[in-house]
Amino acid sequence: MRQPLIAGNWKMNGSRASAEALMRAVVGGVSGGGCSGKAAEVALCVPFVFLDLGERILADTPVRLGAQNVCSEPSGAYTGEIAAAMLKEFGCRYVICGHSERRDYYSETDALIAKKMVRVIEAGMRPILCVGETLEQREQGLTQTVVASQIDAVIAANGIQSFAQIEIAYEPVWAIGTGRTATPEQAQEVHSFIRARIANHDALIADKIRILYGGSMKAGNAAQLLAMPDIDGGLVGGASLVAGEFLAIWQAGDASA
Ligand SMILES: O=C[C@H](O)COP(=O)(O)O
Repeated sequence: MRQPLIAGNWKMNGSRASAEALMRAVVGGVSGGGCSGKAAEVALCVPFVFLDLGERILADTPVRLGAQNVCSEPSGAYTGEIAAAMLKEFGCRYVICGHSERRDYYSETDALIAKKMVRVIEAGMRPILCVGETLEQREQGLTQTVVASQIDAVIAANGIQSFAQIEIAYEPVWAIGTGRTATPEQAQEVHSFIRARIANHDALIADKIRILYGGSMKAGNAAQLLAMPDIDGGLVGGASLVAGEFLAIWQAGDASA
């Protein structure tokens, strides 16, 4: 049985004051919201500059801390970059790797993303590998080709065994921040394709790996998405910026467990 993971991706939003308020509200909701706090795991992937707040506020709570990016090199003369070991020092458990915004706006390649994932695993954290197709690719019938090549590139670079230490997030680019969510059936089709692709290499790892859905997930659609057999949680953008909305998604995850 895979424990659902509901991870918020705050992206580049918030101030120190709003970040603190949001963290405290999420901790309060998860700790005392009437749910077990055990059935679904919850994490907040915050901007680097709020990691210190996260370390203090989330410590000794069920809410895990995550980052949104990492340098592909372990240390050295890489001005402006943040090393995996630094994230680990702040108590991060998760690091998002290869989000479509980074692939698109910062030209991150599969090879670079695979390297970042190695750094995250070496430092004792878990990468959340994001994959997904654009609208144009979906309309051309290329969804499976695109997702397969993104997954295969990491398997080729890092080996299938590394997939025992990662999460995957399927995020159709056309659903991110658009309000247009994949239907549960559309998402399930791709999630099951991803699991089968991994099973070609290792059935046990495929069975255990958590595949999250991301793309306009909100309180109103989370339960239906999370009810699908191969959807093991959510990577939540916009809706993770509103405590009540995010907590409702977490509760849907809790109920689906
Ligand atoms: O990482 C999160 C995804 O990009 C989804 O963002 P969204 O929930 O705002 O569509």
